[in-house]
Amino acid sequence: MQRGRFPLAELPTWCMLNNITFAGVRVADIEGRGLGLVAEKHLRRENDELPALLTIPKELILSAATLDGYAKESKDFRELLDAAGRQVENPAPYWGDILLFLLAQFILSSPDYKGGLGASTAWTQYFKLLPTEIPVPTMWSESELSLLRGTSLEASSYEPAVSAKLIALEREFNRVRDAVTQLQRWNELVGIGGGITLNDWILLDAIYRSRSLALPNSGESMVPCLDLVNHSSPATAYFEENAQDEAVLLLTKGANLLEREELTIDYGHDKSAAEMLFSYGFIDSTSPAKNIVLPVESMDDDPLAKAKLYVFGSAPNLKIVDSDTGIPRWDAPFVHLMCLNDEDGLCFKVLQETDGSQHLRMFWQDLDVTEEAENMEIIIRGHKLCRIFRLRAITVVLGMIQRQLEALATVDEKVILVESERPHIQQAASQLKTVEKDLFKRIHQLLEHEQTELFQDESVTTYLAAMNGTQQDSTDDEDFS
Ligand SMILES: C[S@@+](CC[C@H](N)C(=O)[O-])C[C@H]1O[C@@H](n2cnc3c(N)ncnc32)[C@H](O)[C@@H]1O
Repeated sequence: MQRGRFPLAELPTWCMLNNITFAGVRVADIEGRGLGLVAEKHLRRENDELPALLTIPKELILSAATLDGYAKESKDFRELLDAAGRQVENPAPYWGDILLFLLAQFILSSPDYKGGLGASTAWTQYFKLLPTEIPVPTMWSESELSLLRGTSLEASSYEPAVSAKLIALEREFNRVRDAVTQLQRWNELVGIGGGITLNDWILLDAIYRSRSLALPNSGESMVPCLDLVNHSSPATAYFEENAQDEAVLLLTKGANLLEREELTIDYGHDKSAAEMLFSYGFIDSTSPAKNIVLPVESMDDDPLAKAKLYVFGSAPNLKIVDSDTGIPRWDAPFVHLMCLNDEDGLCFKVLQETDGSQHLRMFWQDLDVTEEAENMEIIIRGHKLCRIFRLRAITVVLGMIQRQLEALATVDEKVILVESERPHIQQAASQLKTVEKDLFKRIHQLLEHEQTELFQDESVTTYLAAMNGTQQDSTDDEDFS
C-alpha cells in the first residue's frame, strides 16, 4: 500500500488547526538526522520564566489513555482492537495496540484508500509526515545485519536480539492478519493497493520505538511535533506535562541557542550504545554510558539446568558496566548459580503443601534459598570452596567474552565484502563494535588477571590436586581451560 505524503510546508497550518503552538522554534531539515527543531531567534534561559517552546494538547498525545479514547469514539477502530489487539504484553501492555492504531492511520492516509471507514483523526494527516526509512537494525538488509556479528545485538552463539525481534514481529503480524480476516471491512482494506506487508508492520514498530518517549503522567507516548526533536547529551531542551496535561518542550536552564541552532532533548544518557542503535538507529559517540548485556546460556551437560532456570525465574544475562575509572565490572547472578552442583551442596526438592499444590524449592547446604537465587554469589562467600566457585564463574564469563572477541575479529575481516551498504549503517555498526570490543578487551584482561591469581590460591591448588588425584584415570577432570 502506498504511503500518503504531507509536505513540511503544510505543517504550520495543521498545527494551527490542532492547537499545537510553537514559540521561537521551527521545524527544519537537519543534515544527517532528518527533521529537527531549530531556534527562530536567539534563545536563552537564565531563570524559570521562559514560556514553553512547543505545546501539544493532551488529546493529541498518543498514550494508553488516549488510545482507549480513540477506541470509544471510533466503532471501526474498536472493532479492529477487539479482534486483533490487547494481547501483546511486551514491552508494554499496549505496544501492539499502538501499532494497530498506526496501522489504521497508515490505511486512512494512503492514496489507495477510497473511504468507507469513519472520520480520520488528527494523526491521520500527521502520520504522512513520519519517515519511511528509519535506521534501526530491524530495518537493515541481511548484509547490513551481518555487520553486527559479534556485538551484543547479534551475538552469534546466543539468540540474537535483532533476529529475535524480527521473529516476534513476524509472529505478531501473522496473528493480526489472521484476526483481521474475520472483519470483512478491515480485511478488504489491508489488502488494497498491494496490501499491508510484513515490512510495513516492521516500519510501524520502528516508528513507535524510535519516536515514543516517557511522559511523567501519560507514560510511554508518542507526541506529534515533540517527536521531531533530535537527541544530544547534554541536551538544550527537555519535555514535561504541564498543569493542563499538555506536553511541553522547555529550554534547559543555562541553555543559550543562537538563531538556527538545533534544539535537542536527551533520549537517555544512561542507554548503552547497543540500546541506542536498537531503538533509534544511531549511537551518540559522546555518551558516557558504556555497558553491554549478553544472554547467558546454561551448560548443556548440567542435569540441574532446568531446575536452576526455573527457580531463577528470569532470563539470565551477563552485564558488563564501565566506570569513570576505566575499570569495568560485571554482574551475572545466574552464572554463580549455574556453577554450583549437587556435590557442592545444591539440591532441589518438590515440596507438597497441605492443599495438595507442589512447589520446587532450592536448597544450599540444607538451607532453603529458593527466594535467593539472584544472590548466590553472596550466599556462597563463606563456604570453604568459595574460591573454587569464583574460579568456575570467572571461567564461564571469560569463555563468553572470548567467543565475542573471536566473532568480532572475524567480522572485521568480512567488512570489506559489504562496502556497498549504506555508509551511515556501516558507521553505526562499526561504532558499536569499537565501543563493545574495547569494553570486552578490558574486562577480559581483568578476569584473566583474577583467574591467574585464583589458580595460585592455596585452597584452589589443594582442591585441584585432590580432584586430579581422585580422577587420575578419568578423562572427566574439572575443566578450567
Ligand atoms: C524522535 S525522531 C526525531 C525526528 C527525526 N529526525 C525525524 O526526521 O522525524 C528520532 C530519530 O531521529 C534521528 N536522530 C535523532 N537524534 C539523532 C542524532 N543525534 N544523530 C543521528 N540521528 C538522530 C534518528 O533517526 C532517530 O531514530
